[in-house]
Amino acid sequence: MRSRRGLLLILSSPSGAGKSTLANRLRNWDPDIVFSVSATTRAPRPGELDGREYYFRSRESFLAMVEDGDMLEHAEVFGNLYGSPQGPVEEAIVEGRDVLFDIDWQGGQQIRNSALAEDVVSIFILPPSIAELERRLRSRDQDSDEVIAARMQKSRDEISHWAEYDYVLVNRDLDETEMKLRAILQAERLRRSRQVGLVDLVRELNKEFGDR
Ligand SMILES: Nc1ncnc2c1ncn2[C@@H]1O[C@H](COP(=O)(O)OP(=O)(O)OP(=O)(O)O)[C@@H](O)[C@H]1O
Ligand SMILES: Nc1nc2c(ncn2[C@@H]2O[C@H](COP(=O)(O)O)[C@@H](O)[C@H]2O)c(=O)[nH]1
Repeated sequence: MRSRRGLLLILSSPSGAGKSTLANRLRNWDPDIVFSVSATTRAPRPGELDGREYYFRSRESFLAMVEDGDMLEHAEVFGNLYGSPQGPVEEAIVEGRDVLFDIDWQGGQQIRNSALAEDVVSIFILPPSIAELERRLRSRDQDSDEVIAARMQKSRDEISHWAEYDYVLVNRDLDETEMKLRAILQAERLRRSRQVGLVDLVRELNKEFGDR
C-alpha cells in the first residue's frame, strides 16, 4: 500500500483543444495512472473500441447505471449522455493510484462537489485561438460538418468555466503542454504524500546538530 490516496486528475476543455491527446501522452509517460473510461450513449467513431475509449451504451442501460448509483458524475454533452463509473475510481484511489478523467465542466463541477473533492486536481485546457480550435476539430477528421459546428458553438460556454479549475494551460505546443502536465502531477503528488520517513530523518538531523 502506498503512503497516500490516489488523486483525481480532471482534464476539461472545449471539444478539440487536445484533452484526449494529452491524456494519452500522460498515460504513456506513467502507465500506473488509471484512465477513467466513461460510459456514453454516443455512437463509436471509427477505431474506437467498447471498454477502451468508452463503454458504449444504450440510453436505457446508461440511465439504469445512474439509477443504481453507479455513476460518480454524469451529464448531457452535445446531445448525448456521458458519465464516469464510480467503482473503478474508488478502487484505484484506495490503492494509491491516480485517476485521470477527460470530462466536461459539468462533470468537473459534480466531482468537485462530491465526497471526493479533497482528492481532486483540476486542469482546464485552452486552445491558443478559436480558429486553431476549429482547425484541430477538422484535422481529427472524425466528425461531420454539422457535429463540428455544434461543438464550436458550445465551445464558448465550456470556456466560460475556465476559472473554476486549479490550473489553466494553453495548449499551443503539445510537448510543452505535456511537460507542464507532468510537472503539475509531480508537484501535487509530493504535496499529498505523507513522507513516511521524514520524522525519522528530522530526528537524525537534530541529533547531528546536538553532536556538533
Ligand atoms: N498542441 C497541439 N497542436 C496541434 N494539434 C493538436 C494539439 N493538441 C491536439 N492536437 C490535435 O487536435 C485534434 C483534437 O485533439 P483531441 O482529440 O485530443 O481533443 P479533445 O479535447 O480530446 O476533443 P473532445 O473533447 O472532442 O474529445 C487531434 O487531431 C490532435 O492530434
Ligand atoms: N461529464 C462528462 N463528460 C464527458 C465524459 N466523457 C467524456 N466527456 C466529455 O464529452 C465531450 C465529448 O467527448 P467526445 O469523445 O464525444 O468528443 C468532451 O468534452 C469530453 O470531455 C464523462 O464521463 N462525463
